[in-house]
Amino acid sequence: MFEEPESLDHLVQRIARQAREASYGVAVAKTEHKNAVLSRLATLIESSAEDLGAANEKDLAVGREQGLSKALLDRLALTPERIASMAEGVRQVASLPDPVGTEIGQLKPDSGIDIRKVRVPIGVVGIIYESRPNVTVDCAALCLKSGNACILRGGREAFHSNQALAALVRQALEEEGMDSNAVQLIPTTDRTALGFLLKQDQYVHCIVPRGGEGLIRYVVENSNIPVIKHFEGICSLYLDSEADLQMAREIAVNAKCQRPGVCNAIENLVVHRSFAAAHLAEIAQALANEGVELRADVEAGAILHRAGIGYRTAAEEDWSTEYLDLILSIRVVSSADEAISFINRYGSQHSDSIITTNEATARRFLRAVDSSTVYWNASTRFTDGYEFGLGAEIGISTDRLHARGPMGLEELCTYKYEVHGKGEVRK
Ligand SMILES: NC(=O)C1=CN([C@@H]2O[C@H](COP(=O)(O)OP(=O)(O)OC[C@H]3O[C@@H](n4cnc5c(N)ncnc54)[C@H](OP(=O)(O)O)[C@@H]3O)[C@@H](O)[C@H]2O)C=CC1
Ligand SMILES: N[C@@H](CCC(=O)OP(=O)(O)O)C(=O)O
Repeated sequence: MFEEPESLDHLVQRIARQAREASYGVAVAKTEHKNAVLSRLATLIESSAEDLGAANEKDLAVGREQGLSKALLDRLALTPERIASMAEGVRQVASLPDPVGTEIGQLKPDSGIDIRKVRVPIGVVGIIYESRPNVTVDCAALCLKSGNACILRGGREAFHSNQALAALVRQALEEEGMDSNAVQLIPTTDRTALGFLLKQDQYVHCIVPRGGEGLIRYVVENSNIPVIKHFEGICSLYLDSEADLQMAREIAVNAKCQRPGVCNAIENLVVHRSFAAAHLAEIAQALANEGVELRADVEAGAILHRAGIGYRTAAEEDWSTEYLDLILSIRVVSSADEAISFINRYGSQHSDSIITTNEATARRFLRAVDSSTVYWNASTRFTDGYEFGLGAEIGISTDRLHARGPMGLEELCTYKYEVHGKGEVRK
């Protein structure tokens, strides 16, 4: 008998329902059981390196054919080292303390009841992300360890890589006797499926969109489910009048050049007038030596011109543009307060840093810059779950409720009150 193919909305609804059903089991799974799945997954990733490389090569070939930029191809690529570090990341997550069941508060009201505030998983988390295959594994591992089921929707360019990785996650779950529907991938690049997912508030408790403006706007406008936005990174480095020159140079180069295609790389270099007069030429030269295209305001431009360093004049939109490339805008300011205002106006509340030897100035900057992560004398490139010791991250939340900055195991939990009584009744 001829069977009608399942429609896309039914498919997405089935995935969401299956995830909810699986979530009850994962929520109460023992730590050792979850760790056994993660350990199995790490081994499977290592032993499947060749197959993962082949699936990734399919994606890369299409990406090259479609003219993806160098930065995007770099994001998409799964090298043997990256495959090994994915497995390592999964083992790290296994070694982290289990957040589920942790007591985070206690109340003892006069009635005599004993109230404990206890961490519990959110439930089902839907994650929509860019074409970076390791995100599939990071999110699956973090959701599993925090007792959540997840529904993953990666970027179209990484479709084959993601399918291969998700199959390994599901194999690990099955082999360790856990419901494999705890981790599911939306099996199509058709964006219509996303629209259906955003309506599954009956089954899905939280949506995390990692991406640019189009994605965030689409999700916020169409979701019936609470959203934690993981938006772009327009990050700034401010070099104060009392900055150490060598530190300023090394951090500027690191924050721009170490991996320019990621959201925690800087797009703006904000420089105090007196520091600029003395040292901007040297710092700009170090950046130019790394191939960075400089876009300068009039004052910075005059300094670069005198030093014979090439630049373009920055336009107004440069201050709020995320290049994700070797391009940097330079702005001269007359005070730390002006730098703070600039960052709060043009930044995306992601990661911003001040370089200074003056503690009072640094403290003012740390308080006043309204971003998820603020730095004093360090590179913005550290905004990363692994670097923060969280094992991995769901992403960098640029939202305010309830997660901010790298979102790890604790942020994947909410809480409940457990009330222990001895027969008390309310008077
Ligand atoms: N804060 C954080 O943690 C992170 C922030 N980012 C930011 O993401 C941005 C760039 O990433 P990029 O790779 O271009 O990601 P995009 O925003 O283009 O894509 C990310 C995901 O969103 C989907 N998507 C994009 N636009 C829409 C839309 N209008 N409607 C529905 N779905 C959409 C994509 O699907 P499809 O494959 O169909 O295009 C993909 O799955 C940068 O600004 C970067 O800083 C990236 C990662 C982490
Ligand atoms: N975790 C990252 C930063 C966040 C991220 O994933 O950014 P992106 O490469 O823009 O998807 C890192 O520094 O490695």
